[in-house]
Amino acid sequence: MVCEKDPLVQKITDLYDQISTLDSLKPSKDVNMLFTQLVLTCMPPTHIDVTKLCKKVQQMRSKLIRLCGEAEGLLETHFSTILASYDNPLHHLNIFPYYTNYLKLSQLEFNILTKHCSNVPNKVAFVGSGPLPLTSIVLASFHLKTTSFHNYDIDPSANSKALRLVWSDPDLSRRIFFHTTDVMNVTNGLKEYDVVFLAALVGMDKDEKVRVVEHLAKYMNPGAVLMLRSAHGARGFLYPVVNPCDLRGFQVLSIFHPTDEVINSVIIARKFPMPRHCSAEHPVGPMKLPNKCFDIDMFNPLLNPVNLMEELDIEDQLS
Ligand SMILES: C[S@@+](CC[C@H](N)C(=O)[O-])C[C@H]1O[C@@H](n2cnc3c(N)ncnc32)[C@H](O)[C@@H]1O
Repeated sequence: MVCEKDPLVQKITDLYDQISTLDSLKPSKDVNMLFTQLVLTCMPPTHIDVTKLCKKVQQMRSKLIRLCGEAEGLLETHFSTILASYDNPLHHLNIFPYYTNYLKLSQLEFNILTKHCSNVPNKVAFVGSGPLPLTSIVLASFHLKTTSFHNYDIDPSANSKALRLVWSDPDLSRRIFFHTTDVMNVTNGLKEYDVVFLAALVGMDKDEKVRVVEHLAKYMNPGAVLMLRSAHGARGFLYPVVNPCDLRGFQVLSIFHPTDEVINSVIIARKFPMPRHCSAEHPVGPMKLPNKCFDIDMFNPLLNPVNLMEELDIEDQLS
């Protein structure tokens, strides 16, 4: 059990106290400085397992994740508005301070996807695309040049801002579509997608995340791929952590934990090809022990062994 006396937890709690007393989380000198310090504090590898925090620290962590989510949304809104003032916003994406992180994360996700899918996906959904949908823009521009992307966001203003970034581009405006709705209201429409990406901030705590994943498991096409974002170590103070055992109805294929400035871990899972033992208790098939499902190989998606930890192979998982 990790409690508030742990020096790293003390430092994070101190930053949380300062962040939670700010009048606004809109980008400003103070906001940027505090979140930069927070990210740098949570980035290095650590002994801390955020599932083993005492109750008080766990409560602080839940509130901190929501504050980070709010600040991220406001930062994206701010830069999306600036970008929309350019004739071709897509030529200026690098004004967003974390654009390089998105380039790296998208490359990582593309490499992981390619390893597990032999065909180029025809239709991809991105759930929780936000006002600055950089993942779908980067994937559509550089990696999946014939795929169509359907961005879902519950917030109409996020979608109208995001639309302004792509509508002047002849190619992307024909391949990137926006849907304003809570993903929990999308049912049979989910069957159309070969791949569904789930943003880190859709489902801010474990219960919400599990509900979203169960919904996807119920409606995604059997055999379709789910790409989720999670967090590892102290990075779990910034984003929700998804555990393989939360992915009922899916076969977990691989988990990657970056150790560089890409904050999110990436989980790739496949919806079970067909429901087995369907029943009222297991509407999407049986719960399978996810740790029996990992790949054995040591594929390194960034071709840079120091950057990445792959969650371990099957022998380690089963020993
Ligand atoms: C900060 S943003 C952008 C995502 C971020 N770039 C990432 O990859 O995590 C997260 C977005 O998810 C949207 N969102 C949250 N819950 C949702 C839901 N249930 N259905 C659809 N969109 C949702 C929010 O409105 C917000 O715009």
